[in-house]
This record gives sequence, structure tokens and C-alpha cells, in this order.
Amino acid sequence: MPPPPMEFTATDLWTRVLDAVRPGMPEQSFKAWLSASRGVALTDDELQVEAPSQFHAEWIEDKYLPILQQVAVDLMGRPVQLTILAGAGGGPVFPAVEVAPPVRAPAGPPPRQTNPAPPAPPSGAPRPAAPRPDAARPPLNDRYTFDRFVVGSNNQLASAACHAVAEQPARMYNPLFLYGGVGLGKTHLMHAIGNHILGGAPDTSVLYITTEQFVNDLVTSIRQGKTPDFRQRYREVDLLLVDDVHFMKEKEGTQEEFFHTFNALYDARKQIILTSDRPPKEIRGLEDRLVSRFEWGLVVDIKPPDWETRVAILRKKAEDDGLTLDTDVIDFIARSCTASVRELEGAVIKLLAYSSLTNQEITESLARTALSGMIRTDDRESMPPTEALTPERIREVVAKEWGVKPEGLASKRRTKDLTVPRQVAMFLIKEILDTPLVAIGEVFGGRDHSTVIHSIRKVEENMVDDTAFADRVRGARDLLTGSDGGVR
Ligand SMILES: Nc1ncnc2c1ncn2[C@@H]1O[C@H](COP(=O)(O)OP(=O)(O)OP(=O)(O)O)[C@@H](O)[C@H]1O
Repeated sequence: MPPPPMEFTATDLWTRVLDAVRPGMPEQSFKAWLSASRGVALTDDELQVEAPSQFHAEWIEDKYLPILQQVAVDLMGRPVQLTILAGAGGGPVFPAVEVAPPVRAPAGPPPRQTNPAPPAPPSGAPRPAAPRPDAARPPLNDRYTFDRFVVGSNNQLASAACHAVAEQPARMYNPLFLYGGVGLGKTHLMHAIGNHILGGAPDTSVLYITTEQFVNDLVTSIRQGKTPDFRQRYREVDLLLVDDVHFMKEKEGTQEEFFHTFNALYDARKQIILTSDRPPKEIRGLEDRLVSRFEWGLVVDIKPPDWETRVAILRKKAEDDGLTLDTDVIDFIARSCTASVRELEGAVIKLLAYSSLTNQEITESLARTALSGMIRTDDRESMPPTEALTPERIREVVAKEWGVKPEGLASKRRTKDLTVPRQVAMFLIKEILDTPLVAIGEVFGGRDHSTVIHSIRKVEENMVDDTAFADRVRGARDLLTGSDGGVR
């Protein structure tokens, strides 16, 4: 392999890694899974790569991580940890897979799912305004617009509030606080406001940031003695979008800093939009002064979509990605995946991947096979035969109910979509089987007993705080113990 250049950027290194692996793999796989990824950060010992979706990130980790990592190490000439992140980039939701015979596409331009490159934004399409605090921050996702958002009874109020804010920022509802479970469209709506405002006023300074990034940015600026710069960066924006503010709980320094940022922006009549998995009052460990500020404007929730909305979302997503799915396939997915919109998207991605890998046309029967791991309680007649209840079985059923892979729960990954079901599975194993803590840890990749205790406590606390979550956990328990004619 040629020696690396003296100065490598994340982009250079990742491009070279991809160039090196591409000839050794099927072109279709390369296009489907790797072509839309990009190097986003490089330190002495870590290369961070952003994949277009959580599903892409998991797939890359599962299938290609060792070889990619090896090539990166060879190129750098020293150990480099490769981390695959799920980004908020503008790539298609569904991966670029080709199916033989091809999935029927509507007449007109070629379907997007056969084009690996992310769609080019239309000219004049909204862009986040400069300056952004640092280039590693995610930009707004071009696909998260109002016209791609399906309004149903679960999100009607939130959607109306977002439209109102987008039309008249900092007038009606400031801050706008959106809350709800994972994968229900909070980030989508938040970006839609940003995209709408930028569409009308491209010079608007919009900053989208996750709470985790805010914390990291703050920590870095303190370490480098650059807090005045930090403050200035955050306080000069016109529109501040902060995702997942529940992660501020118990972080006093962050709360203090955010309190002042909030006040500065609010006083300057700038719009603030926040998202969380629960309403402000229920974020334990959040200072009262922030709770009260978060409630100054409008607090509005998003619930899981009902069947009609799920069908409408599937139709819309298929249409947007140039993919035709038969009514019975759509109906089957909508009945099987009830928890979140992300789960619906995951089901279609999985179906496309399955269809592509097995060279079969997409039918309801193929969907049943491909999605058997995601089938939910109301379609239980097609569940595989029941098995004795063991810790592994509980892990598997919880993974299915949360729409993730059972192996993910046993892995070391600590993304939110895995942490919650992992904790729930530990909790249910203890509750139903009373398995010793050390043995529970074994089932989850050898975690120690203090992690298991922490997880169980976390679920107990969250069940007190969050009734929807509590219902979901109880639902999984009923399913396992057979109280609802379940899977045991
Ligand atoms: N009503 C909807 N119409 C169309 N797409 C939707 C809708 N709701 C959610 N989505 C899609 O579902 C996916 C997940 O949505 P999003 O990331 O906004 O969820 P979230 O509530 O912010 O979740 P998290 O709390 O995990 O960050 C996105 O691809 C988004 O476009």
C-alpha cells in the first residue's frame, strides 16, 4: 500500500480506505452500503465515519468493520480505531439496492434507490448558514422538510406548532419544546423549521446541535481556555435547534452555560427549539430555572403513529424514494411495526436488502420472511413456534419488540436505540426469572454486575417517570409471560 501523506484529513483517509476495499467487494454492495459514507473526524487514534442512517452504520459495523479498520491501520501505519456513526446527512432513507427482477418503479426519471449518490439538492435548496461553530457538526438534513412529513393524529399539534414557528420565528412559541419517544419525528420537524426558514431567508444563522455535542463543545472550549469564543458562537445565532435536551440532566456545568445561552438568545428575540424524550418537568436532575424556561413557550408531544398514519408514511416514503410497494406489503409492514417511524423505515430497508440479497421480488410473503424478527403482537399468528423462556429468549423478544437485533443487545455498542432495550431486557430477566446479576451480565456480552444493577434501576426510574415507557415494558413482560397469549 502506498505510504500515507504526511497530513491526512478524515475525508482523505476514508476515501483511500474505500478506494482500497472497493475492488475486493461486489460493486452493488459497495454502492448500497459504503458509497454514501464519509470521514468526519480524525484524531491520533480514531477515525470517525458517518453513514447515512443507523441501519447503514450497523450494517457496516456488522459486515465490513474488520477489513475497513485493517486498511485504515495499514494506511496510517499505526493503530486507528474506526467508529461508524449514524449521521443526519441528506442521503436517501432507503439504501441503494438493486433487485432482480427490479422493484417496480413509477414511470418517469430513474428511481432514486438505484442511484447510490445522495440526491443533489435542488438549486437554491436551503443550507445551514455560516458560520457554524465547527465543521464536524451535522448540517440540517435536506430531506427533513415539511412536505416530507406526514401529519396524522399523533403529531397534528406538533406539526401545526412547527409550521407556526417556521412562519413567524420568535413570535408565537418561544421556545418550542417537542417531546416524545424515539424515532417519532422530533428531529425531522425541528430540521423542517430550519429548512423552511433558510428557504425564505438564506442568510439566517441556524445552528442545529445535539445536547451531546453541546456538552463536548463546552468541555473542549473550557479545556482550551476558549469559553468566550464558545459563548459568542452560540449567542450570535438566529435560530438554535437543540436535540435531546434530556441529556442535560445532572450536568450542572452544561445547564449553567445553557441557561445563559438561552437567556441571551431569548432576550435578543431569537427562536429556540428543543427536543426531548419527555416533558421538561419530568427531566429529573434538570434545574428548576431551566424547567421553567423550557415551559415558557409551547410544550407539545408526538405520539406513536396509528395504523392509518403508518400506512400514509410508508406510501409517502416509498413515493419519495421512487419505490413502488404493493398495498398488501405496505399493510403488512404497517401492522407489524407499530412503535416508531424509524422502525417502519428500518423494516423497508431490511426488506429491500433481503430482496436484493436473495434476488426475489418484493411480495407480502417475502416481507413476512424478511421481517419475521420485527413482527409485532398483532400479527402473532405468524410467529415462529414458541420456546422455553430463558434469558436469551427474553433478550431476543425484547430486541424484536424494540425493533433492533438481538446481537446488538449483546454488543458493546452504546447507542440510544440499543441501550434502552438492553436495559429493559436485563430488567425483565431479573423480574421474570430472577437470574443472578452476574449471569445476566453474561448474556449481554460479559457486562459486570454493577452495570446490570444500574440498568435495572434505570428502567425502574423511567417506568415511574414515563407512563408510555412503563406500558411498553409491561407489554413486553405480558408477551413473555403469556398474559396476553404471548410468545412463551
Ligand atoms: N410523520 C412523519 N412523516 C415522515 N417521516 C417521518 C415522520 N415521523 C418520523 N419520520 C421519519 O422517521 C425517522 C426518525 O425520525 P426522527 O429522527 O425525527 O425521530 P426523533 O423523534 O427525533 O427520534 P430520536 O429521539 O431517536 O432522535 C426519520 O427518518 C424521519 O424522517
